[in-house]
Amino acid sequence: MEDDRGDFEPQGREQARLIQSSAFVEQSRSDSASSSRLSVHQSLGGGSVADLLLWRNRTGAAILLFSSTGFWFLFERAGYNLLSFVSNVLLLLVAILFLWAKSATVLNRPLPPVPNMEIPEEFAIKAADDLRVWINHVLSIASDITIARNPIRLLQVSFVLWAISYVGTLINSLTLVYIGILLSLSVPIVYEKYQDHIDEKLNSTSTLIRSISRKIPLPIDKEKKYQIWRNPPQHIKTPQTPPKAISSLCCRRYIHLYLHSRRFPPPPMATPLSLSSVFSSRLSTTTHSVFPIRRRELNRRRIILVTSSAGGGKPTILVAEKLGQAGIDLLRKFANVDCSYDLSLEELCTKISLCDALIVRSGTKVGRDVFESSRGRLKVVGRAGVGIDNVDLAAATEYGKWTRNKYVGVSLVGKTLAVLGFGKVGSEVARRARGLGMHVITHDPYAPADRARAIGVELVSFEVAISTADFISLHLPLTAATSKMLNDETFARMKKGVRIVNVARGGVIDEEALLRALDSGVVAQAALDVFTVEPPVQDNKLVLHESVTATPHLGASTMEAQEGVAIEIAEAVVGALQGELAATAVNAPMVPPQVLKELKPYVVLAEKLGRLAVQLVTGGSGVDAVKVTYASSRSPDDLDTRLLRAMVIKGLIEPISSVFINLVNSDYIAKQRGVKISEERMVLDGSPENPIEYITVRIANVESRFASALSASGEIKVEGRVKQGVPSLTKVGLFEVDVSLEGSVILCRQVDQPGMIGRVGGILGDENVNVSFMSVGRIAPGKQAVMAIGVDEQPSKETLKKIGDISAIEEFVFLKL
Ligand SMILES: NC(=O)c1ccc[n+]([C@@H]2O[C@H](COP(=O)([O-])OP(=O)(O)OC[C@H]3O[C@@H](n4cnc5c(N)ncnc54)[C@H](O)[C@@H]3O)[C@@H](O)[C@H]2O)c1
Ligand SMILES: O=C(O)[C@H](O)COP(=O)(O)O
Repeated sequence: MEDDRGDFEPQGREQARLIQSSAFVEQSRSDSASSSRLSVHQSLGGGSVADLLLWRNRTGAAILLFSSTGFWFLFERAGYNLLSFVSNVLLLLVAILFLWAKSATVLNRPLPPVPNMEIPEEFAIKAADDLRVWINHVLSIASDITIARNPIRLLQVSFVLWAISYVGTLINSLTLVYIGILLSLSVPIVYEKYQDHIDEKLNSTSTLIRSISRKIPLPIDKEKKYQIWRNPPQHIKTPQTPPKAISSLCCRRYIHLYLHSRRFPPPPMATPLSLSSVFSSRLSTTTHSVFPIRRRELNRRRIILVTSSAGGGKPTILVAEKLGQAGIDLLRKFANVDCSYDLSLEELCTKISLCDALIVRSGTKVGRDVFESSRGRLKVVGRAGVGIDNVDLAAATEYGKWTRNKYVGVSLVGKTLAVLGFGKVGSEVARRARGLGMHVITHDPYAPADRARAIGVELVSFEVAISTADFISLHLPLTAATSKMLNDETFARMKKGVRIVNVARGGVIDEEALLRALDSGVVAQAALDVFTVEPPVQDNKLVLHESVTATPHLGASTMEAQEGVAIEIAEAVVGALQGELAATAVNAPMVPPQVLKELKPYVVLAEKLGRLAVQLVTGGSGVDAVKVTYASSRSPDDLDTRLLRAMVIKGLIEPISSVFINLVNSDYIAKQRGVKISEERMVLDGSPENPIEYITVRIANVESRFASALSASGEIKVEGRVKQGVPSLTKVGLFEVDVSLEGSVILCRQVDQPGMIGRVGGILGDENVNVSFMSVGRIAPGKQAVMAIGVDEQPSKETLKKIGDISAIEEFVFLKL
């Protein structure tokens, strides 16, 4: 499903936007970070030209390469000149058409069609617009060079022109163009590959040049320009007349920057030097020229500034009357552009509350009602034309008042914050609030008091939490118990002027009751990231409320959080597919990561014991009753054995079926197969350092392939422990053994006598089977003993037979782990 929250913009008042800004600040920071390291593709404009130059449009690039090579070869090497080539092509065309027409008449076929070229009007307008923007751009550069009396620019241009003219004397112009095309098709792609390296070198060179140039004193008026460019005044409502000493060029930048300082990244000067930033700064000069940059253009396009507050994110611009496509394209580079023409006043008033800027011509009346309806969001009204009689300037100025006193906040220091729900988010909020000097209390019936104490937070009852708090922050799940937890009755018990933050789930608050509490002043302000219905309906009263700051479910929407969950879920899914234990599975025993880490070797032990036990059952005996005993010095409440039980079941069932057992399905599969699993806890004395001392698996009502595995009561019995982190088999039936549960195991019962280990080891060694472990457990010296041999590889049938043929061996079994 698509995430459409981007379409929901909080219907902001100034304050709402400012409070939201923490998320947006992060965004813009990361934007500016990434803008300092533009991709080559972006820096080349990101469009079809960039595709061509970087060979992403391979066909186009190949056509350009071949056709330019062809042209160059034809006119430069083969000695053709353009005039004769064009004439010859036309001659050929005329001859073909003539012959075609003649033969058509003779054969009584239709004459060749006369082509009729059609250019769509929109295309022509767009082309003309584009051309106009480019020509204006060139004119603006020309004015920079000539009229603006910028001697450095003049020198640069003169030098470049001289260099070109000098190169022209050395090389034919066509060859020069051809070399230019070849360079354009090769340099960007090389730069894309080695961008970091080249940028690094460029940076160090530019730093060096700058440090040298800093030592050269600038004339006084230039220093002024420089300052203004860098440190524009922050809160000016209308572009002021710049000081006389500042040239018209500077005036242009002044206004330009003033507009940009609100929303757009700082000028390219502030970013580290890279070829891509150089490219992009060139492009942005072009795109920004839509704003009233030139002094003479100030007459043609009017900007009315409504407010002077800064905001974050991509602005939304409503274009209410038809505007040239080039202008729209330029706007789209910075903003979401809504072109809605012929709006009724009512429609305009509805739309305007979602827009940061409005562009009109003379056909739209922008009166007081429009400004009123914008609820403070509208920042700029642009009038594409001269007359501004359709805009209520008085209202614009009034609504643009910098109404700071309306948004006076309250200090957090010393205030009481009640965190409802002390889980992952709640505990972090509490920790941070402590750092801000707040007194933090929390209510969570399931949270351990020591965890709260550890961060200086007091665990209190719900009643105490809501009645003493100056701020209440909600961080609990929406359940039957928490649904509408804050309601008329609970609001009535709160301190007057309490502030509520809800980033949990909308349903935790009775929204109607909150509205009443806001209106009555019981709740001074609310910050809501979540709503009962998301996205909220257009006229949601809470969203529109003066005292509500609304955000569109952005609690987890930081780059870092998104990357974090993406990696976490990817790892969990891959792990689950690989059969690993999932700490976050919702339909399986939830085992916190630290518990999982501690239990890990016991989990392996449990599975291996299950595997061993089931392989000791004689074929044909159905397994129906399995008893698992956990011996531990820990209190029964401190040991969750669901995970271990699941692993015993996995060990019991997987070797004898094709079913894949996991935490989710283990109990179900066991039940389905008629295997009854019973668990027993044996509480030992001693230190509870290890979660478990040993695990015993018993299978009742079966016969065994290895009679020595039967206990006194006739059940197959295997027992194991974790020794230095390694799961080991420590008992089989009545015999004590000691073999690590890795690879495979051969169990032999023999008459206890000298030389047995050597004989069995010799047979295995002859067949190159590596023995990893051997242990002998006996009842009494000279009587029977069980030898457990750990082997890395599976011995052949012959080898096993040779072992069985040893006269002292009474029975043996090979078990795969
Ligand atoms: N707005 C967002 O984008 C966003 C982001 C993350 C989480 N959330 C939401 O925030 C909430 C908390 O998330 P979390 O990750 O901290 O969850 P969590 O499971 O770690 O914590 C929830 C806590 O609420 C406690 N709790 C349960 N019932 C309670 C009750 N009746 N009274 C008091 N406490 C109770 C639980 O014991 C637990 O400690 C969830 O609803 C989650 O969906 C929203
Ligand atoms: O429950 C959550 O994780 C939060 O509400 C965030 O949801 P999101 O991933 O849709 O932003």
